[in-house]
Amino acid sequence: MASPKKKLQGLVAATITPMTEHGEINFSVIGRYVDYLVEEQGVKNIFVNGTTGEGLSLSISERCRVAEEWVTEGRNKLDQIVIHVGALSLKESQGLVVGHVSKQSTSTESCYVLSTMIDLNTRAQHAAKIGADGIAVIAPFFLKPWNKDVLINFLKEVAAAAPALPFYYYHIPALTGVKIRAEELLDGIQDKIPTFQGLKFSDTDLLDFGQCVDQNRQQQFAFLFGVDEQLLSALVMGATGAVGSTYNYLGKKTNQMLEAFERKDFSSALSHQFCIQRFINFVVKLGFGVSQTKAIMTLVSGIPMGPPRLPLQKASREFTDNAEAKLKSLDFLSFTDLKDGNLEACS
Ligand SMILES: CC(=O)N[C@H](C=O)[C@@H](O)[C@H](O)[C@H](O)CO
Ligand SMILES: CC(=O)C(=O)O
Repeated sequence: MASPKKKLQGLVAATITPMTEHGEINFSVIGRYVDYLVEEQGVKNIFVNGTTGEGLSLSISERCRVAEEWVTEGRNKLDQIVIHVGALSLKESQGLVVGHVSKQSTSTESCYVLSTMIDLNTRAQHAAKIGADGIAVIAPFFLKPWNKDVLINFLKEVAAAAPALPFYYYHIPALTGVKIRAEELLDGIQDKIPTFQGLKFSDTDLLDFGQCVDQNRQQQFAFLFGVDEQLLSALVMGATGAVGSTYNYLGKKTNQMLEAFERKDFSSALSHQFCIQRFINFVVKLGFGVSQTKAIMTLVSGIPMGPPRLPLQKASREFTDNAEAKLKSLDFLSFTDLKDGNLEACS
């Protein structure tokens, strides 16, 4: 049964997975990171182990431990914690959701953090004891589903591993190569996946996004947009929130845009969006990826995020090595403004 939880709204930071200089996960800074998001950026929801969190580049046991740490540190401070549990192997994905409740196995695939809810009947117990508020899954991206029904069947199997946890489909066709339109997928999805609660839509196709919203307004789904530089257009189309990498350090600025939109001050909302776009465009031209996100967040928050996990990305050190100088060279906003997250200079 779908858990009638409070709807996920507003900004959701796609968390970075902090690492040491040697590429091991640096769990020790996650507590500080939670405080930074809440206190400095006004961001109270997180999306763990997704694209930005390098979820697919971590081992299963690392993903479990990362999720566990965020839940432990974020409990009582954050509103909602969604864990990305997508994997190519259905069993691994289910393991990330359920784990080995019986603890019979010592397998590294066991994942305790999201598992205990399976035994808990009431929503109150679940929220109090677990703290994970939802799971999200991308489409399998090697042997790909070739139509909507095949994809739904996969998602359904993962979702069924947690019959009380809200389930979100993470649509990111440019990275998965699975182009099945979200609007098609959503048609009748709750009949197949009773816990379905929303969509994280990381694509620029506003026709598809708009049709998702238009055709599902009655269901009260969360429509979370994932292209930060285009969020304003998605708000117009009915986005109920947003998940993104830039909300780690541009949360405060983006919240100002959301507030302007709420009070129907569209010209100021647009100024905020243009300011955010100028920043993102600047980084896109230098090459925007996980290394850049880690470098920017380290500079802005003062919390060391370390290098990315994939050696592939380590090879491109040009931005990271010069990140501070590059950011300081921005002429449309000052580095201090960026650090303070107010970016007033820009609007
Ligand atoms: C591909 C990717 O990582 N997309 C992120 C989330 O979906 C976004 O937050 C982007 O990082 C952001 O929109 C900048 O392009
Ligand atoms: C941006 C996002 O949602 C992710 O990193 O998964």
